[in-house]
Formats: sequence, C-alpha cells, structure tokens
Amino acid sequence: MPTSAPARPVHVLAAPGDRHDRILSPAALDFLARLAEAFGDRREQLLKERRRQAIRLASGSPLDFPLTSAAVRADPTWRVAAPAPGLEDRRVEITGPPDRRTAVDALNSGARVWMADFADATAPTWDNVIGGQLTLLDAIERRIDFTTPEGKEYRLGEHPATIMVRPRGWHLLEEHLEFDGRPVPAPVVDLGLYFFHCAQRQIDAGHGPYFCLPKLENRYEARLWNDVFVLAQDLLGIPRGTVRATVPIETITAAFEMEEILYELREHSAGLDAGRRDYLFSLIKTFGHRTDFLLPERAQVTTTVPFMRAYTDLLVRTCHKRGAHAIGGMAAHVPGKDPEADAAALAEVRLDKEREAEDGFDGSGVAHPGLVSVCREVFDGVLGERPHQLDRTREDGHVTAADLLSVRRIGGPPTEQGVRSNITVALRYFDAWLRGQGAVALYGLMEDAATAEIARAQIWQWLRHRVIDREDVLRILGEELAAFGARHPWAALDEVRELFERNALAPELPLFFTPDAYTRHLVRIPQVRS
Ligand SMILES: CC(=O)SCCNC(=O)CCNC(=O)[C@H](O)C(C)(C)COP(=O)(O)OP(=O)(O)OC[C@H]1O[C@@H](n2cnc3c(N)ncnc32)[C@H](O)[C@@H]1OP(=O)(O)O
Ligand SMILES: O=CC(=O)O
Ligand SMILES: [Mg+2]
Repeated sequence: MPTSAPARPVHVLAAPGDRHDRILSPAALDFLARLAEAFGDRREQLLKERRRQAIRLASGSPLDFPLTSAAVRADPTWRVAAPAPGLEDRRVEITGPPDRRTAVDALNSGARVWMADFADATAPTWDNVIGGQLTLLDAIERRIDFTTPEGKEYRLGEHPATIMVRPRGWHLLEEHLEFDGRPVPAPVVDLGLYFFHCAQRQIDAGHGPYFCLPKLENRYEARLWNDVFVLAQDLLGIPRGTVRATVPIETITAAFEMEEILYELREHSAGLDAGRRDYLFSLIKTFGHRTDFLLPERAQVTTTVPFMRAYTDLLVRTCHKRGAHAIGGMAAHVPGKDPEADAAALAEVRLDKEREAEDGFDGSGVAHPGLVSVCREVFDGVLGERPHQLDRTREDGHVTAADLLSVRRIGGPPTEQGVRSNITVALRYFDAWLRGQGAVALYGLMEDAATAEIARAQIWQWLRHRVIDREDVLRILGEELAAFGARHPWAALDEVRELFERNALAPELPLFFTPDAYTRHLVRIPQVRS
C-alpha cells in the first residue's frame, strides 16, 4: 500500500479458524485499520443522525423531499457513470449467502449477477464472515470446486455471474476485530476484506469490485460510502471509478433522497434497486406510533398497493433520468414439492416481473435458482437483445410525498392466522439465525433478516395500537414455541423466546433485532487474544 502505516493496528480477538490466516493477513488487517481510522467517527455521527431523524419523525415532523438538496434534483446535467463491465445487462440477479454451495449454484444459475449477501441472508457468526470471504476469493480464483461426502459435484461453469457483494449495514459491528479499543464497523470488515483480496483480481478478470449497499437512510450515508470507495481505491492504487455500487432503496427516508443518493455516488453508482421488504419494515419502524401507518397482514401489502407502486415508479423515473439501472424487487418464492402450489406461485412471480419490466425496470432479482428462467423470459420479452432500457425516461406526471406516504386503509385488521404467521416466522427465523443460518425457506417463501424484522415489527405495531390483545399474542407465542419445540427438539427455545420478547413485546420497538442479538448470542471471543 502506498501510504504510511496507520498508528494503531486491528487486533483479531477470535480463535484462529481453518484458512482464516489467508484472509486475516497483516496487510489485510492494516487495510482495515486505515478504513476504520478514517470512517469510524463519521459512522457514529451518522448513526446519531439516524436516531435524531427517527425522533423527529415519530414526533410528527413531516417527511418530504429535502429543500437543502433541491438544486441537485433540479440540475438536469449530471449522470451516473456508464455501466461497468459485467453490469451492462442485469436482467436477472440472484441473491444468496456467501457459502460455497450457494456460490457455485448461484454463479452457475444463469443469472447475470450474483449478489453475495453478508446482510439480510447471513447470520454474522465469525465463521460465516470469514468463510464468506474465503468463498469469494476461491470463486474468483476458480478454486471453489468441491465434491460432497455423498458424491455430489460442484463445478464452476465457464460463464459465471458477475459478483456483487453486499456488506453488512453501518448499524452493525464486528466484535471479533478491534481497532483503537473498539469493535470494527461490520461494513468496513465485509467491504474491506473483499476489496483487499479480490478487487485487483476482479479487475484482472475484466470486471471490478462491485457492491450493494444495504439500509441507507439518506444522502450523507451515500457520501460516506463514496468516500470509503475513494480511499479504498487510492490505498490499493486502483483507478477511481472502478468500483460500482447499487443502493437498494429500503428505507422510507431514502425514498425521499433517491436522486441525491445517485448524485453522491455518481462516479461509483450502479443504480438503485427496490429493497421492498426492508422498505416495509422501515415504514412500520419509522411511523409505528401513528395510526395512519397501521399496516395490515404482510400478505395484503402486495407490490400493487398504491404506496408501493408510487415507490417503484419513483425509483425507475429517478434512475433513468440519471442514466442508472433500476433493478426490481427480489422474488421470494422457494419452489417445493407441490406442483400445483409451485405453478400458482410461479404465475405470481411472472406477473410481478412482467409489471416491473413494463414499468421500465432493467432487470430484477430472485432468491432461488428455480426462478431464474421466469425472470429471464419476462425481461427477454421486453428487452430482447438490448442490455437494458435506460433510454425509457418519463416526463409525464410525478410522484408526490403523499403518494409515498398514503399507507392507510389497505386491508383489514389482522386475523388470528396473520398474527400466528408473523409469530411463527419470527421464531423459526430467530432459531435458524442463532444457529448460523441467515436465510431459510418457510412455508414456500424465503425468509431472511428483513422479513423477520417485518414479522416482529408488525406484532409490535398491532399491539401498540391495540388491534390485537397481548394475551392472545402470549397464548399464540406459547403454542407456536411448543409446536416448534416438539418438531425440533434441538431448537434454542429459551433464546428464541427471549429474542421475540425483546424485539416484539417491548414498549419501544428496537431499531433492528440484529445488533443486540449478535452481541448476546453470536460473539465468541476466547479469554486469550490470538
Ligand atoms: C434484495 C434482497 O431481498 S436480498 C435477499 C436476501 N436473501 C437471500 O439472499 C436468500 C436467498 N435464498 C436462499 O438462501 C435459499 O433459497 C433458501 C435458504 C431460502 C432456501 O435454500 P434451500 O433450502 O437449500 O432450498 P432448496 O432445497 O430448494 O434448494 C435447491 C437447490 O438450489 C440451491 N439454491 C437455493 N437458493 C439458492 C440461491 N439463492 N442461490 C444459489 N443457489 C440456491 C440450493 O443450494 C440447492 O442446491 P443443491 O441442489 O446444489 O443442493
Ligand atoms: O434487501 C432487500 C429487501 O427487500 O429488503
Ligand atoms: Mg433488505
């Protein structure tokens, strides 16, 4: 690295694991130290600003497109960087945790992009964090092939998908690494290690280091990410603008700053995507105290309800105005063993993708290889040989703040089945997460951190507004725990119950379930430092 050594080192507090030294080399730790040193304090300020904004909105301040950045929106001259190699055509993207089996399957799936997800799809155990980095490095070096003990072979194909890495969000820390007496911010770890080991290798292979940046709340956070990219590129002597990053719009406040987010990242932007599950969670979390934001059961908040249509409409308009890809929402169906149910679910996925393609999206996401062909067929139908439809811009009409915020009066009050469904999804997801699995198939759907957040936040919101009784929730909780325990005797029922109580039944809604659950349950630091 060209610049002088940082004053302070990063310490590894975890016990050494298999091949961890390949990732946690002195030079890689030095790289992390520089990033942690440069951005640790700013992260804290931005998290404080998140809390201040949450308080302002909870106490009735209006949410609107910011006046202070009106000039950015009004300036017609700027565009984001042209699509980078491997990201021109994104008609199908697949997401999944960065374990070896998923990696090979995703890279071979026929999707154009694999979003390797350390955020919603990964329970951040230390083994998963470092194991994920080893997976990525091995995939890029084409040393990922393996055979299972049962003899099933995993071989990387000739034309793998382009890799896009989604680091954990800024609200999370990595407790197994310490800098300056404090844990290193988790996104610095996930991005930094991948960047250090793989950026140049990706460039040599004709791509670049590409990222997806989760759970941003405003333009200042986009600016922070941009500065991280600038420093990371400078430190490794990589030309500025090599990095590209897609930002999922998955908070209600970010929806009001889409254009500004593109602007801040314009040199490194790979557009926006519709992170619609976290978006719903954000709506509940941000306006959970207000009766006019009371949401019905999850199944009733479809992609076609007016406020969700307004959100995706704004996303496509904004992206195409600035020459940026607009990527649709991820389809969460997991094909099972019931052909009839699968056919119905696939028809629904097709309809959703058709709507997105017609609305102007340039591609969309799926959570399972079994959905790749549906998504591809739909986008093939609209795009043909063209890699995208960035030329489709919209001058007609516009999306207002009221369009984005008119949530009330969809659906009726939750049924007992709706309450039970949220409780059971949260419990089963918490159990999987505590055992190191960040995404699971439950009742035909992929559930991950975002949907677990929706499930527990809805229970909290319904209790808050007394549309359900606490006694009923406690009864159903007991029944669901008992049923789950009977079928899964190894389940960590006490921890799961405690997680549910802390995150769904507390007087105030915790902002995320993950930071506290991580510290209490996933951190493994031996007494003696390595
Ligand atoms: C923008 C966003 O919303 S990001 C969403 C974040 N969430 C995710 O990324 C979760 C993605 N999905 C998954 O992780 C998985 O589909 C799960 C965990 C939900 C279900 O996985 P499984 O229980 O293994 O499903 P299933 O048994 O149907 O899998 C069949 C095969 O497909 C593979 N597969 C399933 N999902 C994926 C995936 N997303 N990527 C790659 N391969 C996959 C499995 O590895 C398995 O392969 P194998 O035959 O080689 O063993
Ligand atoms: O990250 C994606 C989402 O829907 O949330
Ligand atoms: Mg999300």
